[in-house]
Amino acid sequence: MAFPKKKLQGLVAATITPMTENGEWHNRRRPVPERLRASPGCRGVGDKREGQAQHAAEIGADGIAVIAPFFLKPWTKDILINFLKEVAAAAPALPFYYYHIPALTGVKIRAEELLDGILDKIPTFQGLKFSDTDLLDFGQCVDQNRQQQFAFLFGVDEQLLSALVMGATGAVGSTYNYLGKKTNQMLEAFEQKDFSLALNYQFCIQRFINFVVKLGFGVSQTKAIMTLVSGIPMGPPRLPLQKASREFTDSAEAKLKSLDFLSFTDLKDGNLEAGS
Ligand SMILES: CC(=O)N[C@@H]([C@@H](O)[C@H](O)[C@H](O)CO)[C@@H](O)CC(=O)C(=O)O
Repeated sequence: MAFPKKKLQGLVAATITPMTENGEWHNRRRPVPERLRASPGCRGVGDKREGQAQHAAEIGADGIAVIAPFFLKPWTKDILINFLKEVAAAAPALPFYYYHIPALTGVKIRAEELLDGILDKIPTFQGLKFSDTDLLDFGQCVDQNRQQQFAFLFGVDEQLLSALVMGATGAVGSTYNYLGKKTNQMLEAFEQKDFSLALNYQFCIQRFINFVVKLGFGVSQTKAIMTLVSGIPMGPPRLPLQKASREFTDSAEAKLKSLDFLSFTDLKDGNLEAGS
């Protein structure tokens, strides 16, 4: 069995922006330039994305990641590539990542297809964030691009171990905001080739995610759990999302405790790291 030769790049906690009750972002350090604001009239979605790509380059970002447009959806690979190409060209010095998340965009063009010959169209292409449960598609992205140094970042936290076996080089996900320590232990066990220990960690993480998914789980619930675990108020989600219910937060807290994911003595001591 072939395991990835490259050292894993580790975890990135997906960005869940803290907001105040009146909808301002807590951590916005600078105003959004006029030209990047949503404008009335007929500017297309692509225009806005290009502006954001340029802005990212101007403020010294390390890279840009772009999802497929979901209002007017591209219906073939070539149409999607043409869109991505325009955005990438607006920041020609920045590494470009395609963010594949069909459950949210509704664009189901297979990532494997998209990656075929992508460097000819997008020379800055650097990697893929893959947020889908189709491990055949993911595996084929890795298999067909072994000659490249692409990053393959997996985004279904409850299946990360399977993706590591397929060749994932890192992960980006919402639960790493509070299950990062347990997940890092899983990564460590995987690197040490202790697969039975790694599986135990993955099952433990799955028990929590399975529990909250059955209650109804999304960005609002993620914010509520992050607030609970860190003690830092994350505020309400943006509309149309609704705040997580008290019942949800209480149940999630009880589950985290029963799985030994939370150490409240640590929290009282001002240590914000969750898990044991
Ligand atoms: C559909 C979705 O939200 N997927 C999450 C996962 O981290 C997901 O929350 C987790 O695997 C639990 O199902 C990430 O891949 C995406 C994400 O967090 C983001 O882009 O902010």
